[in-house]
Amino acid sequence: MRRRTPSRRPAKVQPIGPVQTFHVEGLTHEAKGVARLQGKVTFIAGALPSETVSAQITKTGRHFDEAVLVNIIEPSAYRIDPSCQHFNECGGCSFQHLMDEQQLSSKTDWLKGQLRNVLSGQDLALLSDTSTKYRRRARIAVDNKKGSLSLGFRGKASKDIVSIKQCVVLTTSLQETFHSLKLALSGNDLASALGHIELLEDTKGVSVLFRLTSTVSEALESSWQVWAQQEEVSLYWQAPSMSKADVAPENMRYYDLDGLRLSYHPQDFIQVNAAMNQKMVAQAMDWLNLTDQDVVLDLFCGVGNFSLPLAKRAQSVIGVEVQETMVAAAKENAHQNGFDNVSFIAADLTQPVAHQFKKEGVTKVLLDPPRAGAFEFLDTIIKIKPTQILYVSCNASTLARDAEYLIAKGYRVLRVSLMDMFPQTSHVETMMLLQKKK
Ligand SMILES: C[S@@+](CC[C@H](N)C(=O)[O-])C[C@H]1O[C@@H](n2cnc3c(N)ncnc32)[C@H](O)[C@@H]1O
Ligand code: SF4
Repeated sequence: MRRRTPSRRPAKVQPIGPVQTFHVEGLTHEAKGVARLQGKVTFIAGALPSETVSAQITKTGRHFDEAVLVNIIEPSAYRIDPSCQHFNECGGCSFQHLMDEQQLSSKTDWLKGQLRNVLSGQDLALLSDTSTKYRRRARIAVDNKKGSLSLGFRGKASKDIVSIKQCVVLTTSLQETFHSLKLALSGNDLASALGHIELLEDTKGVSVLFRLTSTVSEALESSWQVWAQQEEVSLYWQAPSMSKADVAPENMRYYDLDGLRLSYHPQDFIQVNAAMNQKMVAQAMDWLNLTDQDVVLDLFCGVGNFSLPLAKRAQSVIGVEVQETMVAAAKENAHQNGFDNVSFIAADLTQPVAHQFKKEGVTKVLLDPPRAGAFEFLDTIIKIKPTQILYVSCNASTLARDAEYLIAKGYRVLRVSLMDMFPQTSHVETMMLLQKKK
């Protein structure tokens, strides 16, 4: 087992008071060790349960203090060396010092706590995959202000950009592209015109999008096309005046899923973890157990990530999505994959939607909202009276709120699953199946 005794002192946090010894009892969702000093709770970033550490208070509050870890006196049996050399500074990951299994049990405990008011003894099924090399999309920050180029991510302790040599959660191909980009941008005129860079990997290959803050010459663009050819990546340019629709609409991306091919624009939402997306969609199909009698409403449907697998199994599917360009992509995806039993509607689900879903005979609803949840649309769902609601959530607190409401209106929780879409980070995704009470 790899162990270490690090000295973690994030920059720009000023300790106050002496170095003191703490015994760590718990772990927060954001990977802060929980200790008590004379009864008062102290959160120590980077400390793990059962550890004895020395730390220095950085912030005092009425109910709790915050402290910075100085030294680990007695390490946890579950502490490991982070696989990323930037872990102490980079804000991208928070759990790399904890074994994978304990990351999952810590997330499970946290999720159970978040859902305590809606669970009644159900076990949390666990969906997970590899804990590194899983990110197929990343936004790379560019800092060229001080004359030297930094490519990386925002820091843990400040908003400054941490210069990254290698990011181990990116897919292998994206790590290679990032490495090559770093070398090619060093001393290159393009560096001073860059706002940020978007890396993407899908079934079509790797792509790089340069978001510009100022225009660049045609000669410079051409030289980068040569680099792109050598690296076998597709290049997209977004000049300051260009909207998303202007970014190479003729050069859509695509990914394969469930025997289907889904096209999307390089700036459209797609699930970041491809392997987990496959598992998540498969689990959703399994849980919904569709027949050719089912009519399914897929809310917040994007480019049809769930809608088309649903259309394979159900009588018909209606997808709803706010972004018109994604609705257009979803329609094209249905057409290209030969479905005539799926339709898509562009609508903002936080506002009253004129469409009469009830008339369509919807039997089941799948919803996959952004972090804010779907509270505004719940009454419409309830009026439709689906027998089952499958809720995919990236925010357990809005899920808990929405599920509580659905339970109060006659549904019960059948199954829940923690989906570890973003290992090494504190993010937790959840799938919940609710059933209408008889
Ligand atoms: C978490 S993504 C899920 C997309 C899709 N289900 C998937 O798996 O790829 C949420 C989607 O909801 C859409 N969205 C966000 N706010 C919305 C709103 N108010 N009304 C309808 N769709 C919205 C976003 O554009 C995005 O495509
Ligand atoms: S996001 Fe990447 S660079 Fe940052 S800590 Fe995680 S693996 Fe390292």
